[in-house]
Amino acid sequence: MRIGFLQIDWIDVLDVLLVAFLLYQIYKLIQGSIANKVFFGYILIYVVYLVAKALGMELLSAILGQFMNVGVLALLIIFQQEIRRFLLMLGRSTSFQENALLKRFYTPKISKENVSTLQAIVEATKSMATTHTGALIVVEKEDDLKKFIDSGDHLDAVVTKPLLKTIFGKNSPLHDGAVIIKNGRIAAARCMLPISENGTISPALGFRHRAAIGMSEHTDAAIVVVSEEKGEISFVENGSIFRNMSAGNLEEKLAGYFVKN
Ligand SMILES: Nc1ncnc2c1ncn2[C@@H]1O[C@H](COP(=O)(O)OP(=O)(O)OP(=O)(O)O)[C@@H](O)[C@H]1O
Repeated sequence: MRIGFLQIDWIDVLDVLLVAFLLYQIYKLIQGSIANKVFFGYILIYVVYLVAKALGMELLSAILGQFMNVGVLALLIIFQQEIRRFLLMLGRSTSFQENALLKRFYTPKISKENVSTLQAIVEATKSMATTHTGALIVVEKEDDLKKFIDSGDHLDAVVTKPLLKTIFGKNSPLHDGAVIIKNGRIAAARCMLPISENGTISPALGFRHRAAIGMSEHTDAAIVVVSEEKGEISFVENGSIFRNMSAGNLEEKLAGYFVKN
């Protein structure tokens, strides 16, 4: 196809679409974070570099050219977290279990033990929400959470509704921080999670919710939050928070984290 003096074939169209898709994914990942401003600053310098080069401004384009070379390395360092999240997202969306088409032919099963773990979490969460007991529960998926488990007190206990309620009880010495569930057992309590730096998070959400979102940005874990103030249940995964969940919705969302491989 010819548009004016431009000769365009289907591979050019595909090229532009892929670049647009990549830029949109990058924008979604860094939206609201400090990295956002750095990224747009870098793009601006790149545009100035291209203009300077096109106009034949030798000195300016040479200086900016050097900056662009070092800049790529600097970007890799600045955007470590975002790049990691991007690759994780790609890996997840192409993995067998996440594939919507394959899911039609493959129905994942939840083992008996996992059903009782899942129900214990949902029941405890429901109960804590009615009593406005603040809670933060992390369920490990594939990413190893050892470093977060090691930040708390190791337990290795069966997941039961009374135990979860006891841990998060206001007078419990273990109520601060998060409980981490690994292989269907409570691996640790009082764990420290990374706080999200995403600037688009509602100012109404405090550190408990921000820690849950931060954890979901760093790992593929699922996080359940009970708000002490509002008695509201939230489910967090892949950097997104789903607020005001019913027990039924929570069970549905969490079930995917307990399927037998
Ligand atoms: N980095 C963290 N890792 C794990 N838990 C944390 C972290 N930061 C805060 N918390 C937990 O959150 C509690 C404070 O919650 P805060 O009131 O700031 O949050 P919130 O999101 O407003 O929740 P709530 O609605 O329950 O008040 C702390 O007592 C602690 O248990």
